[in-house]
Amino acid sequence: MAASSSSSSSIKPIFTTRSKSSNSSKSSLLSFLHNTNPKPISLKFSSHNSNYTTPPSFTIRNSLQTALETSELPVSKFQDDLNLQAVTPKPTILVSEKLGEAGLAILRSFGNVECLYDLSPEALCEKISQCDALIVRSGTKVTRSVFEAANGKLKVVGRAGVGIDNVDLQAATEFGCLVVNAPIANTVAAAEHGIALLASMARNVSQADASIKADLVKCMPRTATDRKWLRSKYVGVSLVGKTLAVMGFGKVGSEVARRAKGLGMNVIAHDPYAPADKARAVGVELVSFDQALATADFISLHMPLNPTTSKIFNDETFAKMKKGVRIVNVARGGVIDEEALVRALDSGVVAQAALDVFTEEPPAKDSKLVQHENVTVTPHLGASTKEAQEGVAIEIAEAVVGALRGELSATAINAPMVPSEVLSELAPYVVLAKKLGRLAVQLVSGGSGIKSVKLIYRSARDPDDLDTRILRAMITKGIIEPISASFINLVNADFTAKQKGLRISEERVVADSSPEFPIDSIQVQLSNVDSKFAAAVSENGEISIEGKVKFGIPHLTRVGSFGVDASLEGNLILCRQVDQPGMIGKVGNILGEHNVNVNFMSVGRTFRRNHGIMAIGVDEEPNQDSLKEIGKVPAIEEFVFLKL
Ligand SMILES: NC(=O)C1=CN([C@@H]2O[C@H](COP(=O)(O)OP(=O)(O)OC[C@H]3O[C@@H](n4cnc5c(N)ncnc54)[C@H](O)[C@@H]3O)[C@@H](O)[C@H]2O)C=CC1
Ligand SMILES: O=C(O)C(=O)COP(=O)(O)O
Repeated sequence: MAASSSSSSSIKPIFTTRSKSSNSSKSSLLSFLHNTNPKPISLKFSSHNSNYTTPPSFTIRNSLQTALETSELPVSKFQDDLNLQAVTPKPTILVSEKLGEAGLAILRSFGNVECLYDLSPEALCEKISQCDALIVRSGTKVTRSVFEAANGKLKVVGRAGVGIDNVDLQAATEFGCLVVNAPIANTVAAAEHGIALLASMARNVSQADASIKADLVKCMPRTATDRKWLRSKYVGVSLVGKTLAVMGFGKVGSEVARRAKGLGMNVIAHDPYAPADKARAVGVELVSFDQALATADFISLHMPLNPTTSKIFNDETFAKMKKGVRIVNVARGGVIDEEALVRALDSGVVAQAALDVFTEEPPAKDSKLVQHENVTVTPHLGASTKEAQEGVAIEIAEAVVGALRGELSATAINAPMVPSEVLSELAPYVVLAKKLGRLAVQLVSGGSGIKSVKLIYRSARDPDDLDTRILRAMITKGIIEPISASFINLVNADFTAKQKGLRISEERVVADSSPEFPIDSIQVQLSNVDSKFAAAVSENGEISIEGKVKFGIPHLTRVGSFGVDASLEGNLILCRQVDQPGMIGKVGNILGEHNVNVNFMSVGRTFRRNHGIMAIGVDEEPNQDSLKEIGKVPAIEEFVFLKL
């Protein structure tokens, strides 16, 4: 057995989507859960040390409880355990901007839908504390104040479109609120609008149209021969044979590229993250940023707005462009320094611009950019086709309903996207992970602050084939929730751990077991803490416990240096005793006398007649008297009662 490892020294960012995500996995994700009208019940936990109640928003379905008590843990039954969201019988969904009817119908079949357009920021904050979900387009700013005002009620924000720059993702994550978007359905609409702007800009369509109409009004009483018919003023430029630089070769950018090739343009693209073979397949050469600027006759912008791309087109970068370049922007206004663009237009460096998006929408009435005669503008119409709006509405409605059911969304922005097949396979390990976390924290003696947690996964799988993000989140949940009021879910697990100064590292150890099972064992180690059960401390001085899944049931298989085999169900008593005959009977009798049913016992020992530990599974919580009596048995050196 080789002990190789790939280790991440600290918490990894969770803002990732997996390339394995696919529509098929999405549709199966959406289809596998149909727990209609689940009746929520509250779970209460208490330990001998402290009483803790789950935060008010945490509810769990009856069906899950049953599932957790059975050996079979189908994915649909353990969704709540992932705790993406609490489920309420009939969630309230606020739609703050116009959404297609087909999407509204899906939402109405699931919850109470309120369509309140044009809410002021204050009115939105006032309303939001009554809403489980909020659906927006680009016009609603979902700020930190909105999440604060939600007071924990808001579970999901659905962005009916692609760009999520109007949602404060950091705040959403901190508040454990899932953000999902609809990244597919408006791609073609945006690409078509880009092409429409490209062609109309090159041929001065909007300027010529406006001049004729203005003249018609002005010249009403005059003769036809007096009227302006500015054929020479609006001579345009041809597209064929010209070089178009597509900046951002994602979904929209690649569709624009395809269409521009059809118009006979020479298309190049700049995108630091686009795979070269994807570009090659469309017949597009990927070039550097500067090369794109220096070569292009036309530049079309299709990157997201983020701190890296904000005002990426500025005085300095305009200066690198070919004189007389023409720019189209259907991405986001903020990627351009608009004042610099006015200067570039005035100096003739930029001959024309066609803009669908602006830093401020709608732009100020006195905007020099909008008033510029060489600028064509549209009011953020990229996604506004009937087809796209219906598609986006359905896409976002399905994502939001799925999230409210507790599913892992295929379009989650601030949570790991885990394909359904991976989820299904990891189901029992998710339960194991949470129980190990919960168990480990109960072994810490009061006052020791946990700072460092190490998770060791033994697996015969290649590290790339093992997605441990859910497991890490669930162990974190198990550790943090019992000792704080925090509600932990997949969205905020890493963030909350960081906030609490908890350093979580992961290690994978190659096991020589069968790769048929994703994981052989999970070990949780807490370092630099004192334990209330000294036997749980390994030779290395850490609290260390290990668990495995056996026949679908999570088992505790090691405590400190002692091997045990206890199924992690109900409650557990761990005793360290001098290894001698009769111990099982003595403890069993005490529990029996107090009407506590023992469902299993497992004994582990260092070596014969030395020290041993007993793991005793009990259905009921023993009262203080019975625990005291156990403590008085002379051979028992220490014991601890643990709630799983
Ligand atoms: N005007 C409108 O109504 C619409 C606007 N959009 C906007 O269009 C943009 C693109 O949307 P999609 O293609 O769907 O997104 P996408 O995520 O599929 O593509 C964006 C591409 O930009 C690339 N990128 C990131 N940083 C870059 C950088 N610094 N330089 C160059 N490329 C960079 C990414 O690698 C990615 O390939 C977004 O800003 C979106 O909000 C999308 C739909 C409608
Ligand atoms: O999807 C996007 O990124 C868009 O910009 C579309 O915005 P809208 O939904 O039309 O306000």
